[in-house]
Formats: sequence, structure tokens, C-alpha cells
Amino acid sequence: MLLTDYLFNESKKIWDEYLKHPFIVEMGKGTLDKEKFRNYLVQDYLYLLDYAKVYAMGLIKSDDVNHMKFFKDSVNGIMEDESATHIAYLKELGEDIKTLQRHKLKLENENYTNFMKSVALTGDIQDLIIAVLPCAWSYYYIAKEMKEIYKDNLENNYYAAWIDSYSCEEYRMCAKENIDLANELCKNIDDNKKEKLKEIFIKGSLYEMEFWQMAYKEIK
Ligand SMILES: Cc1ncc(C[n+]2csc(CCO)c2C)c(N)n1
Repeated sequence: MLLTDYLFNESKKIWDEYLKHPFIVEMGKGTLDKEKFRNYLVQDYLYLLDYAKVYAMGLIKSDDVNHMKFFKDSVNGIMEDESATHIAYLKELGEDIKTLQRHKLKLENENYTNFMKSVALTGDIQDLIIAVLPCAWSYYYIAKEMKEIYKDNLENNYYAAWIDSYSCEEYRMCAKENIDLANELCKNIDDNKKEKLKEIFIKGSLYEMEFWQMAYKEIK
């Protein structure tokens, strides 16, 4: 069995809870409070800056030129393409884009990015790719499921562009490249390492849930 199939099975319960989370359900129905969405995007913009640093560390820890290029291209994709969807929504919501990076990280956000940065600094390249995988993969999983569950609700849904940006073919490929690299880098691991990687993957999946919870629970 592929390592990523194993990790998916071990975390599926958590991932299916994402789909029931009120933030996701209300986005799907189009009823989510726009102020909550705006605060979420500001936090997520800051999150992406730290996330890009983790991929930059992946480049440093790689010893294969194709892997280096993957991490380089990922930094670019995160800092240009993904941030662009955030910025388009944030502009429309009246947020001042020039001062975005001055916002303060909320605790749950900081805990999550500190976790990934610490794995990136103290672990090996296998630990690193597994720490970022719930992030790179779960958004595709969520958006793809939302597209099906809420298919009759998307025409005039304010959040349809968000759902589209994470369920589109380009993003499917992005998630797949991360999954494929994880399987390639981890193809010769022993059972101890597999157990360690499972713990990293589950922790990342739980931090993703905390992020949705953080986004939903407070307006500011
Ligand atoms: C909290 C949080 N988790 C995951 C993503 C999704 N995401 C972040 S970077 C990236 C590209 C993968 O290389 C993707 C899909 C997000 N935006 N915010």
C-alpha cells in the first residue's frame, strides 16, 4: 500500500469532520458571515508566508535537482497564485492590501506554522514533506467534496470562487505532485519511521481542524 493511502486511512475520520465543520458548511451554502471569511483570509495570507518558508527549507534539504525545482516552484505558486485568490477576495471585502503582513497571527495559526517550521528545521526531508501534506492535500479533498455536496448551491454563491480555486484541475495536479513526492521520498522507510510519519501527518490534520475552528469562533 502507498504510504499516502495509509496516512489517508489513518486520518479519514478527522478529514471527514472538516466537511461537517460550520465554516465549511456555511461556505457551501453561501451563508458564511463575510467578516469571518475576511478574517480567515487575513490569517491564511499570513499562514501562506510561513508555509512558503517551510517549502524553502525543503529546497535546502533536498539533494536531487528535481526535488529542488519542485520546492522552488511551490514557493512561487504559494506566494503568487494562491495568494492572488486571497488578495482578490480581500480587495473586494475592503481590506487594505499594503498593510496585510502587519496583522498579528492568531494563536492557532502560530501553533500550526511553528509546528511545520520546527519539523522543517529539526527533521529530515521525509518529515518535512509529510508535515506539509495535510495542508496541500486536504484543501483539494474539501473543495472537491464541496463541489459535489453543494452543486445546486454554487451559482450565486459568494464562496464559489474559493471552492473552484481549490478543486480545479491545476490544483488537483498540485495536490498530486505533493502526494507523489511524499511516496517517492518515503519509499524505503522502516516501520518505526512509518509510525513517526503517521504522527506528523495526524498532527498536521488536527492543526488544520484547529485553523477552521479559529476562523469560525471569533469575528475579530
Ligand atoms: C490553513 C491552510 N491550510 C491549507 C491551505 C491550502 N494550501 C496552502 S499552500 C497550498 C499549496 C500547496 O503547495 C495549499 C493548497 C491553506 N491555504 N490554508
